[in-house]
Parts: sequence; C-alpha cells; structure tokens
Amino acid sequence: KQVIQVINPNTSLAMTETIGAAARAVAAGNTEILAVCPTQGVPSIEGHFDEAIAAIGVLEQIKIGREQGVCGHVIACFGDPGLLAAREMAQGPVVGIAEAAMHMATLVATRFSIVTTLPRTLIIARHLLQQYGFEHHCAALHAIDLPVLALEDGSGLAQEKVRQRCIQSIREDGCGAIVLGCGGMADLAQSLTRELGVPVIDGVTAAVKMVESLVALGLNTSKHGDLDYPIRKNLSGQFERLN
Ligand SMILES: O=C(O)C[C@H]1NC(=O)NC1=O
Repeated sequence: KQVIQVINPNTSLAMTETIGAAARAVAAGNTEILAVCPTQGVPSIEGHFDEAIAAIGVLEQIKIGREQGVCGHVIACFGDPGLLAAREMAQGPVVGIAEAAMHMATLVATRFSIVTTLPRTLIIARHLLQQYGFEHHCAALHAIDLPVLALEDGSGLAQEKVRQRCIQSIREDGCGAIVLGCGGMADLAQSLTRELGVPVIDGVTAAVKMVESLVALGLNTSKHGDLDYPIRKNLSGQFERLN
C-alpha cells in the first residue's frame, strides 16, 4: 500500500475528519490516507496572519510524513499555505487543494468561479490565481460570508449558503464549473455536481488523485534548483524540531 499524507493546516479535528473522509472516498485501492493536522497552531485559517502560523505546522507535518515514508502530501487548505517551503522539504509530490481544484476545473470548463467562506480571504484566492496562471480562467470569486468553522457546526447553514451561491454563480457568472474554496467543503462537491448538473470541484479529492497520478508516473518533487532540500542550518528554539 502507498500512503498519502493529507494535512489539514488548521487544528480543527472535526475538519480534519471531514477532509480525511472525503480523501478516503476517492482514494485508489492501493492508497491509504493519513489525515493529520498540526498539534499546535490556529483553529481556522481566515487571512494572511493565520496562513503564516499554519505554514509552520504544515512543515512539521511534512517532516513527520517524510520520516514515515509517505509517497506524497496534500495541503488541505485553500490558501495552499507553505506550499513551496513544503516542496523544498518533501521528497514526494506536494499538491495544494487550491491548485489541484483550479487545474481540474480548467480541464472540464473554459472558466470557473470560486465559492469560499469569508470575503477577506478572497484576496488569497486571487493571489493564487495569479501565481498559478489561472487568472483568465476564473470568471468570479464569491464568499458565503460565514467563518470556516461554520462548516463544522452541524447546523447545515453554511452548506446551504454554499449551495445557493453555486446556483447563483452558475446562473450569473458565465462559468462552466465551480471550485469550492475550502477544505471543509470537501464533502459537498459530489452531491452539488449531481444536483446542479455542473462540475463542482473540491480540491481535497482533486489533490489526492493528482498525487496518485504523480506517484504512478514516478514524478517526485524536483530537487534540481529552487525546490532542493533546505540549506542545512542550526534551527533554534521552537524550530529545533524542523532540523
Ligand atoms: O480560506 C478559507 O476559507 C478556507 C481555508 N481556511 C481553512 O481553515 N481551511 C481552508 O481551506
């Protein structure tokens, strides 16, 4: 069996469960999913400050996963926090859920819209569109204006707001697909795709299949150039465990 480490960069155990279950639902028969989150950090990631904190936890988990011999890693937060730093540390492929969902969307539609949680995190998605070269593929970005952990409060309110936003986006944006902009929405994609008749794409499941593909093709993270392992230094204090 090959093991794919799926890292929820926030410390919410409920969301880690949601993410792990979605990943397991699509994993190949020979793939085992190891769903983890940092032991310390931020309970939800809703801005640049949260992303900076979460990135350290991602790197710690990458190190642990590598020591455990996982074949690849998924960063299951829509900001892809710490992605390039994680790629320096990792031997296997590292795929962020935003880039995975965006890539998949471009394969089934000429334009996609993004539906995420808080309006203030839209800028993070915009920056990723620029970084990954998908600006011209994105028709619109929307936020349901609820916090990330509203997805885990059991009320179903956030899920219904995502559904309504998707319906409106399909009607108004001229997009052919929707990208769900939060790891906590991973369990909504398949039912929304069926109900709306339009590809609604979740990055957790997309990233799991992309890591499986990369592994099957024998493609590890390139160590030629800027994603080579980090230059060895004496990391001190709280960073000692990253040595
Ligand atoms: O930016 C967001 O809304 C979603 C992002 N935050 C988080 O804690 N997990 C995520 O996927």
